[in-house]
Amino acid sequence: MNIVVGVDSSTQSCKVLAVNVETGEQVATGSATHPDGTAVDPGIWTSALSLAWDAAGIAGLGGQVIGAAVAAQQHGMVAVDAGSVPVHDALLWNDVRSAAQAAGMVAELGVEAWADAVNLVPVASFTLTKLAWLAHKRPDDAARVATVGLPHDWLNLQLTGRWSTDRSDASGTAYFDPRTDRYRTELLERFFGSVPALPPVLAPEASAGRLLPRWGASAAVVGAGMGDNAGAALGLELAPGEIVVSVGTSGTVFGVSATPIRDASGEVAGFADATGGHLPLLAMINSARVLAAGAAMLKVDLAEFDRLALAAAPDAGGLTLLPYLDGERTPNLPDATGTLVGMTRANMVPENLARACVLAVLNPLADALAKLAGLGVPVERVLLIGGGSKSRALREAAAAVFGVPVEVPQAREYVALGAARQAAWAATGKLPVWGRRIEESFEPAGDWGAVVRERYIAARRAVYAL
Ligand SMILES: Nc1ncnc2c1ncn2[C@@H]1O[C@H](COP(=O)(O)OP(=O)(O)O)[C@@H](O)[C@H]1O
Ligand SMILES: O=C(CO)[C@@H](O)[C@H](O)COP(=O)(O)O
Repeated sequence: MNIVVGVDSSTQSCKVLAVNVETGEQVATGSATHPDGTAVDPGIWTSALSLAWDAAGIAGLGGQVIGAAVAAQQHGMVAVDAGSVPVHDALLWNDVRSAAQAAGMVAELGVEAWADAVNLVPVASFTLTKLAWLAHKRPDDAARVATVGLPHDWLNLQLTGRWSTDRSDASGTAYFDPRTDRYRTELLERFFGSVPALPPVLAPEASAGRLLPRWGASAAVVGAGMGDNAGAALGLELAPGEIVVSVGTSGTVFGVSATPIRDASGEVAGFADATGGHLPLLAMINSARVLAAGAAMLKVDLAEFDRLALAAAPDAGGLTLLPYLDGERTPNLPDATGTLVGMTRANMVPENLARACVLAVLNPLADALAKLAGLGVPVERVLLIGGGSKSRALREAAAAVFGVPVEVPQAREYVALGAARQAAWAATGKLPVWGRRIEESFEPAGDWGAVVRERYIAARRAVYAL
């Protein structure tokens, strides 16, 4: 049997998935956790990949492994010195310390110029703002930077001995234009103060090299890799009209598009996908972890939390949570905190609080769907994925809050599966078609979803004047 290996190095964990190239069926899997926090030593990702690789027994699969590829959390700033040693912990996509730099960059050039240059408008998540923070706050570290890459580029280096990236991940840096597939090095010069070496941007089907002997899988071909959201799109074999809503550490809403989608409001980032097309995307910092935080507050596990949310009134008895617990990116409120409104003596029960958390995850995702539709991206149905989609309360409420049909694909690690699919492409020259199975489908029903949307929009406007 020929086997390919896909890796998902995400914010909270690293997952390794080996599949049969012919069928896409799972052969082996392993995972390892990443530490909490928004700044991480990239060496930790290498160690977690090693643990997950061993847990899946990849080395034992020997010569059957013909390819591997990495999809990883986007945007993280991996800045290394001439010896490839990080000069600073990698600042992750959800680290908002560079919010002032992002605002300054937008004020300096203006939103239209940014959209023209890189098809997005800087917020604290994007790599260039983090480099600007480093130059401003840690000039000695910045002066030692020889190469800048992203989390997946770093893992490509560990797997092959060479830096490389792809256009999906490069498009999240704010110094790469996905319409011309060129780095905009003048933006690095202007906002970082110099132009470090940058990983070559490989075509979607290209090889990044071969696995180094330490990975013990017979020098298999390594694919270009990609950002994790492009990985999910590839794993789901996403078609136009289908929109992914991923409720993971981040909440993301995206579709594939043959042409770039431009949004000078900055909410939609005009990323590239992993097939040569585009991936307009909105991302939230607060998503599945809002449920975990709610469960911790109520001192219950996730299963009991779900039971509570299912036992509440559909509209949480009027409770509305603005879920900006870790600051927020969409809307761009880096310093925001959460707000609970609509409390009465009657509705303050654990069931309604749990339900309010579920609705608080769904409401910003519904805003994002409306924004995509407003830009002309067809929104025919939603594919709901990510750890948070395991919540029955959430999946049953999603269609009513979104106002569009929702399908929940069979539970799989779609980011890692997308990476495996790309690995097969690099190893065989052909992008396999494995298909996908839908586990459950939901239609929008009832009118409570519209009420919940109105209350959320009113609360957001009242608290943040948006
Ligand atoms: N049954 C569940 N109910 C609610 N949240 C869940 C459930 N199972 C997992 N999660 C949450 O899903 C998140 C992980 O989702 P995942 O998609 O794997 O993350 P990532 O985006 O980092 O890859 C965690 O925050 C976890 O608490
Ligand atoms: O910042 C974004 C997308 O722009 C996030 O989606 C990150 O890519 C992190 O992903 P997860 O850890 O949630 O998978």
